[in-house]
Parts: sequence; C-alpha cells; structure tokens
Amino acid sequence: MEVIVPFSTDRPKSRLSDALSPDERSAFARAMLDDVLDAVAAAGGEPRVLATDAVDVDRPVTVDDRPLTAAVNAALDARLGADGDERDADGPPEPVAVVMADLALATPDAVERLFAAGRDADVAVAPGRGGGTNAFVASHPEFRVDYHGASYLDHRDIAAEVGASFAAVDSHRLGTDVDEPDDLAEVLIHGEGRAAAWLREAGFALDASEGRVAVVRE
Ligand SMILES: Nc1nc2c(ncn2[C@@H]2O[C@H](COP(=O)(O)OP(=O)(O)OP(=O)(O)O)[C@@H](O)[C@H]2O)c(=O)[nH]1
Ligand SMILES: C[C@H](OP(=O)(O)O)C(=O)O
Repeated sequence: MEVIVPFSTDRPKSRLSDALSPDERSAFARAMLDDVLDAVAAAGGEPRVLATDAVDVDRPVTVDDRPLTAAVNAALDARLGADGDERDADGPPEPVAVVMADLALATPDAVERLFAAGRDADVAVAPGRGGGTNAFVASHPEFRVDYHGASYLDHRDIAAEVGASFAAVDSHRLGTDVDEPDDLAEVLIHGEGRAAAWLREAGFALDASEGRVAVVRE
C-alpha cells in the first residue's frame, strides 16, 4: 500500500519553540520523519514523502508547496478519485494511507494495525489526542481531507457524507503526535527510535519530581 507521509520543511514544529531552537526543531522533525518512514516500510507499506520543499531522504518524494489539506487532497485525487489519471479506472481504488511525520512512537505493529483496519472499512482513522487525524487509510473514491481543528470529527463526517464505512483505530502509538513540549516526555518514555535518541543526546531527561512526568534539559 502506498503511504503518503506529509512533511513540512518550512519552520517545522513551531509549537516546540519554547524547548528547541529552529535548527534543533528541524533536526528533531527529521529524526521523527525517519522513524515513521522506517515503521511504515517495516509494516509492508511503500512510503512516499509529501514535502513542502526538497528533502534528502532515501525514499520517493513529492514536492507540493500548497497547504497541507490541498496537498493531501491532490495526492488522493491522483490515487482514489474519478478525475485521477494514475489509477486503473476499471477496478475499485487501491487503498492509500496518510501517516503524519510527527508520530515518533510509531512501530511496525501499530502501522500494521492501521492497514488491517483499512481492509475492513472504507476509511479508517487513527485520531490524535486533541481531535486531530494522525493517520488514516482510505479506499473510497470520494473521501477527501480537511485538516486542522477537530479534524478527526470532520473526517468521520466526510466519510458519512460520501457513504464510506468508517472505523476508528484505537492506538496509543499512532495517537501520540509530538506537537508540544509535554509530548517530549512520551517520546522519552515510549520511543524506540531516532527521535528518542536525538532527545537524549540533546540532554533531555524525564522529570518525575512532581505531578505529571515532564522533561528537563541537563
Ligand atoms: N506537505 C505538508 N506537510 C505539512 C504541512 N504542514 C504540516 N505538515 C506535516 O503534517 C504533520 C502534522 O503537522 P502539524 O503538527 O499540524 O504542524 P507542524 O508544522 O509539524 O508543527 P507546528 O508548526 O507546531 O504546527 C507533520 O508531519 C508536518 O510535517 C504542509 O503545509 N504541507
Ligand atoms: C494536521 C492537524 O494536526 P494538528 O494540528 O492537530 O497537530 C490535524 O490532525 O488535523
């Protein structure tokens, strides 16, 4: 299955600016991207980076500088839609997945569970904490995205509007997108890849001294 991995090269992860400098945010975002690409490939997916600008990765890349929703919908048009010219118009569309590049806890098992849900439903979504859409698989020709805000709810509604069956994918690993400084604790607790290693090398450690576990930088 082709798996589109959106990646913003332009000032990535701005909500981490209290914890990381611009260069550090770029390096950390890149470490998370590499973790996601490896997890997708190990789960049997074929990752393709959908980037706002050129990015030096050892995977196929599409550069599209439009905003996220427009770029992803253009990719879905090509793979699912009636207007698409890349797919075989004789059969139903092959499923396509979209997995965000900031899922630092993604593992092959978690991605396989997403793929499995996409075999049982026309649209299967792994929501993020806070109501976003961290990953989905779609095989319905009319499903399109509308990101930002409570996009999980919007995508559930869009699936209903086009008559697509819908499933939620209950996954802690896919549900944890790394947006804000508190999310770094999740990476240190559960991460197994480059992003967790990058944080440790940058001096981050867990601080369990009071309340919810947080991170401190040595
Ligand atoms: N291709 C593409 N990917 C994007 C765009 N904006 C965000 N992304 C990617 O989409 C995923 C979710 O991004 P967000 O968490 O909403 O935004 P972000 O830019 O990573 O971080 P913030 O600046 O803190 O909002 C990440 O993998 C981003 O790299 C965009 O305009 N185009
Ligand atoms: C892309 C967006 O991500 P968030 O802004 O929730 O991190 C969404 O999931 O709709």
